[in-house]
Amino acid sequence: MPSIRAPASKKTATLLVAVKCRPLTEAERRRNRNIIQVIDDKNVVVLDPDLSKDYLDRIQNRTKEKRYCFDHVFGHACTNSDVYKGVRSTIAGVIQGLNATVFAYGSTGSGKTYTMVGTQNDPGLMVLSLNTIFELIKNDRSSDNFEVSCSYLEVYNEVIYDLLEKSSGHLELREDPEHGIVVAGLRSIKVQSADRILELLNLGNSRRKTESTEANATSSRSHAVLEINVKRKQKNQNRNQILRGKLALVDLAGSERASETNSGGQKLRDGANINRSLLALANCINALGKHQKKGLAYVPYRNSKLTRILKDGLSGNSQTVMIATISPADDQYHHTVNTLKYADRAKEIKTHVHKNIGIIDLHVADYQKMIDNLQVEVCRLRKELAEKESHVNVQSVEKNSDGEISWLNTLSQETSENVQERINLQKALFELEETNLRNRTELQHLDDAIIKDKDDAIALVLKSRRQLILDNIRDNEETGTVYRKVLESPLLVCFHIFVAPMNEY
Ligand SMILES: Nc1ncnc2c1ncn2[C@@H]1O[C@H](COP(=O)(O)OP(=O)(O)OP(=O)(O)O)[C@@H](O)[C@H]1O
Repeated sequence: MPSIRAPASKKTATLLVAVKCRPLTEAERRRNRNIIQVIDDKNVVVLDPDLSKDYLDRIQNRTKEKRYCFDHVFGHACTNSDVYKGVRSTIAGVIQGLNATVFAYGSTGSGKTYTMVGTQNDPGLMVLSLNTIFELIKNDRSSDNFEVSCSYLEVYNEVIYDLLEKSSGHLELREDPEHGIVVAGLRSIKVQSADRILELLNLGNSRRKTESTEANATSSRSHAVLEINVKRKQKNQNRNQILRGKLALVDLAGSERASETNSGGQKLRDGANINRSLLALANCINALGKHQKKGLAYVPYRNSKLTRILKDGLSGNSQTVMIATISPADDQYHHTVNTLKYADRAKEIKTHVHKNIGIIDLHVADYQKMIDNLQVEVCRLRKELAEKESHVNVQSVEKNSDGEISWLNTLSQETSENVQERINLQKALFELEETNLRNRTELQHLDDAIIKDKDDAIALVLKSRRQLILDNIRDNEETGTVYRKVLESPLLVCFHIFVAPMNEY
């Protein structure tokens, strides 16, 4: 039986969008002009690559010069550590049970792999994030227990492979009502240090499909997703609580035009598949951007494996960072403007962040054990009171204190009722959480049906039912919170609570 998720408050977050412009390469310096001007840490201008345009063209708006504003802009002199400073706070939330996604988006050769993986001298965001996670765990002053595990996959030609397996077979995506999209059979390795993950990262990178293309000597042919899971066990007097934070670090494959990379055969096929998933990603960014501006819009997550994997990062429970990587070379003008156009759209995307709180080991047997314990407690208290009553009876002959006996009788009855109510409440809470698990499963089926069904009338009915289920989940979670609060109160505090009916359809 899965662990039961406790309700947690949701916070709306906006996608953090940063732009990183790489320096001109040695070869580019000989033949290209730099058309990127970083104005300050938030503003960037892409100059018109056509030098023949003059002042008059500019004031008459005939120039292709474009100006953009982002959360952060990093010029060619900035290192990966500089970029990392802008996203570090997002990473830090992972050890508090929050999810985070960082992905680099840009055309081939623009510096995605350099930014995410980096080099020995300039380690990338994957390495820097891992160091942060282990540093925070090491310096944590609570008595909590941490467990870190990692998985590393690639999506190559719309097939998922495990980069931590020597010869991985094809892996499938599965939709889990509790954990969202999961890759069935993906290996997750427990790790004790950042160094161990780096070893695994290097191993995975050596297995990754790369090719030399005309645009980039070591162009990534696959999308790689490194996922770090941090499980934090907290103990309080009533139960074990578990916080699960997830960090997804994504290095996308290079998008390119076939004509530009001069490729054919397998390379051309790879390129078509890479472009298909990147196009799907761009379409999702587009739809989500519109969604925020104009209300509900269909988001085509199902069009590629990549977008299904990134679904949480794009609209679900995740604090997400997009690093748009651009080349400063004048012959990359169209790619640069295209990347910045999507980055600009992505600024509108909102996600809903909440802590992943679970209660561990609360299985049917555990509930039964708790009920049994409470029943033992009732018997003990009854016995104790009976003994006190008989003692008082002897005294009452002497003191003739009828009032005292009746007070004890009332106390005995109240205590026994109190414990019985607590047992009922525990049972009700258990059923409430079971019901919400069933509600969530139905929600998942409804989501699938809404996407598949093209008929507007049916989709409308499905959507209204979906809303009903969502309302019920929320109501049940609110009721569950009240029950939990009562159960956490000291045993002998008198309480009378109405056990409300749970919502299930
Ligand atoms: N910030 C940087 N400083 C120095 N060199 C860089 C920087 N960013 C990228 N480069 C260099 O630019 C080239 C292309 O970078 P990289 O391989 O990271 O691009 P990419 O976007 O991942 O390409 P693809 O999509 O084809 O895989 C490499 O030679 C890399 O070393």
